[in-house]
Amino acid sequence: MHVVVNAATSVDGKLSSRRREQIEISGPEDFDRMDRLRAAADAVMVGVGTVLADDPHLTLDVEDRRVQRLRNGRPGNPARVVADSRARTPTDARILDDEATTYLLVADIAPDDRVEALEATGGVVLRAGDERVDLAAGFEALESHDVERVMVEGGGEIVFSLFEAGLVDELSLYVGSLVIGGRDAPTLADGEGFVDVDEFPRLELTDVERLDDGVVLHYAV
Ligand SMILES: NC(=O)C1=CN([C@@H]2O[C@H](COP(=O)(O)OP(=O)(O)OC[C@H]3O[C@@H](n4cnc5c(N)ncnc54)[C@H](O)[C@@H]3O)[C@@H](O)[C@H]2O)C=CC1
Ligand SMILES: Nc1nc(O)c(N)c(N[C@@H]2O[C@H](COP(=O)(O)O)[C@@H](O)[C@H]2O)n1
Repeated sequence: MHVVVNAATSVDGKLSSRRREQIEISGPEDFDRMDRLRAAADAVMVGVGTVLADDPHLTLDVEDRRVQRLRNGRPGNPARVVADSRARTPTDARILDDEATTYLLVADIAPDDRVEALEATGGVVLRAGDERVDLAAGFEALESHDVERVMVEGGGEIVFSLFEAGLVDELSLYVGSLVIGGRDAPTLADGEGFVDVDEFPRLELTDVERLDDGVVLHYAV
C-alpha cells in the first residue's frame, strides 16, 4: 500500500479549533490540489473523529477528473475508507451515499447491531484488530479489494497512528497564514505522541510550493 497523508494546518500546527468544527484553512488553489490528489488515489481515508466532526463527502469536485478516471477504467470517484473501531459512523453520514464504495475498518469490539446497520446502507465492513483498528491489517484487507494507493486526510489521531506504525510514504501539508491556538485543538499528529528522540519519524523535505496565502510542504517519509 502506498500511503499519502494530506492535511491543512494553521501556522501553529492546528487542524481545527478546540470546538473541532471544520475550518477552511486551505484556499481555492489548495482545495484544487487536494482534489487532484484524491483523483490519483484508489481510496480516500479519514478517522471516524473526522466523520463525526465534519461529515465529509470525500468525492471529487471537478467533473473532468471523474470522467478521466472512468476513461481509464476506474470508478468515477475513489473509494472512501473510515477507520472506525466501534462502528460509530452515523448511518446518515454523507460518506455512506452511493457515489462511491465506502469501506469501514472496524475492530472486533464493534457491536454486531452497529455493523449490520452500516452494512444495510451498502457500506463494506472489514474487521481488523481487537479493540482498535489495526491499520496495517486494514490496509492488507483493502489491498484485496484492489486499493493500492490511499490518500489520508486526517484527523490527528489517525495520522499519529499511521506514523507510529511506520505506514506513511508521503506527507503534503498546507500551512495557512493564520493562528488558531488552543491546547485542546487537534494538531496534525495527536495520539500519545513520541517521547524518545530516536522514535521521531524523520522526513525528507522534497518540495515547497506557494499556494493561496500559504505554503505547501511536500515530504517523503
Ligand atoms: N485541516 C485538515 O486538513 C483536517 C482537519 N480535520 C479535523 O480533525 C479533527 C478530527 O480529528 P480527530 O479527532 O483526531 O479524529 P480522527 O479523524 O483522527 O479519528 C480518530 C478516531 O479514529 C478511530 N480509530 C480507529 N482506529 C484507530 C487507530 N488505529 N488509531 C487512531 N484512531 C483510530 C478512533 O475511534 C479515534 O477516536 C476535526 O476537528 C476535523 O475538523 C480532519 C481532517 C483534515
Ligand atoms: N486539506 C484541507 N484543508 C482544509 O482547510 C480543510 N478544512 C480540510 N478538511 C478536510 O477536507 C475534507 C472535506 O471533504 P468534503 O469537501 O466534504 O469532500 C474532510 O476530510 C475535511 O476534514 N482539508
